[in-house]
Parts: sequence; structure tokens; C-alpha cells
Amino acid sequence: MVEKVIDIHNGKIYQQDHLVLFDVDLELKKGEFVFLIGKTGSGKSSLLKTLYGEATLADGTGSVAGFDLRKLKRKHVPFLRRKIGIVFQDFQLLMDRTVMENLVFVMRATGWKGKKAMEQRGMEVLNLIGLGEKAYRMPHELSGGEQQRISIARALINKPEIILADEPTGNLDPDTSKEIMQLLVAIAGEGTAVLMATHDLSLMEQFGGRVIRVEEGKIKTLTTMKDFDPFSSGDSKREE
Ligand SMILES: Nc1ncnc2c1ncn2[C@@H]1O[C@H](COP(=O)(O)OP(=O)(O)OP(=O)(O)O)[C@@H](O)[C@H]1O
Repeated sequence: MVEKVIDIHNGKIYQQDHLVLFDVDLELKKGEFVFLIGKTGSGKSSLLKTLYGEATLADGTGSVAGFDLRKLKRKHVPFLRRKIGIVFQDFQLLMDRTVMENLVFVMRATGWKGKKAMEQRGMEVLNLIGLGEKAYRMPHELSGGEQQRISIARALINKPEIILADEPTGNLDPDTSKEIMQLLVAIAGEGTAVLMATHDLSLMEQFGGRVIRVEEGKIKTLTTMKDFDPFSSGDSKREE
């Protein structure tokens, strides 16, 4: 049996009192790479927030990395977050400390002890993303693409089952976006499921794979890019 790391059925997702998504059915298997698309305001971020415990799943059933979303309490969220790596459009690195200190900060917050062990794991994830030599640089000394790779390294620290990426290439040029995509696809190839929200159709065309569209409060799975009609979704090549 293939292991499902995300398994939601008949869910409803609210932001405050506003019903954003209903009839939410979503399955992701170990090591799968899936694009999440939809117009601005359609609910992509709300869906991702639900998966990492920031918004509530009302109704239906849902599990993420073995956690039951319907029974998830505030106190469980830090444990869920250890199974999920999150990558944002704006990198969200702490600018007043080095790359390694950024990684150590997350490790301390997720229960790691011992400076040596933390620095060793820090170097491991930096070498995985090919930036070991930047460990003691400040974030502002790095390019946007390098900063995003560091944020991916940070997401990998606790060997997550899932990476949730909310428009990770939104601030990057096309070549750098492609490098970030290659990295995320390679991570999926190692067994970590990746769900990536994006407006960048050219990346989907280049890389292919399963595409999920959020539309009119529902989730629709497009099996191949051939099913994709950019004119019906309001998505454009790039929305900057
Ligand atoms: N904290 C909030 N309180 C109330 N409504 C919210 C909140 N956050 C989002 N919404 C509403 O929920 C809907 C979905 O927003 P969401 O941010 O999930 O969309 P999105 O698809 O991620 O958009 P974008 O592509 O612009 O990031 C929108 O109508 C938005 O106004």
C-alpha cells in the first residue's frame, strides 16, 4: 500500500467566519510532487495553512503526516510542524544572524539540544542544497535564489514528510525559479511529498506533474497539463 501523507475528505475550511473551501478532498502520497494553482484569493494559502495547523479543518476527515486535523489542538501544532517543512515566497530568514544561526534557531525551537549536533545537522542540510560554504554568511550577503535555498534547507532540518511551499519562486527570476524547482523536485525524489502553490505556468509546463486547482470554493485535480485551460482560471504566466 502506498503511504498517504495527506488524506482529506469532505473537509471545509474557514478563515474567521468566511467559508473559503468546501468538499475538500485531497490526497498526497509519499514522494509526490503536486502543484497547487488558483486565482488570487481562491484559497490556496488557506488550504496550506490548514495543512500546517494554522487554520482549522471543519467537517469531514483529514490527516497530515499521521496527525488527525479534526482533533488537532494548539499544543499538538509544534509536533505537526516537525513533520512539515514550510517555504514562503519571501524566504522569512532572520536577517540579523548568520545562515547557521537561522538553522540553529529553528532547531532550538523544535527541541534540539547540543550546539555540536545542531551545527552538524545544519551543515548536512546546507550541503544537501549545495550551499555549505555560505554557513557563516549573513542573509543579506546572499542572492534571492540562495536565500530561498537556505529557507528550503531550514525546512528540511527535521526530515519532514511533507514540504508545503507557498509561491516559493514568486520573488525570483525565471532561471533561479527553475533551480528552486529542480531542488524541490529532487527533494520529492528522495521521498518527501511536496505541495507547491504557484502562479507560474511556465514552471508547470517545464516540469509537468499533477496539478490541483482551487476554484469556486472547491478543489479540482487536473490529471495532466493538457487539461489545463489558463483562460478559465484567471492564472497568468506571472502575476507580478
Ligand atoms: N485571516 C483572514 N480572515 C478572514 N478572511 C481571510 C483571512 N485570510 C484570508 N481570508 C480570505 O479567504 C479567501 C482565500 O484567501 P487565501 O489567502 O487563501 O487565497 P490565495 O488563493 O492564497 O490567494 P493568493 O494567490 O493571493 O495568495 C480570500 O477571500 C481572503 O480574503
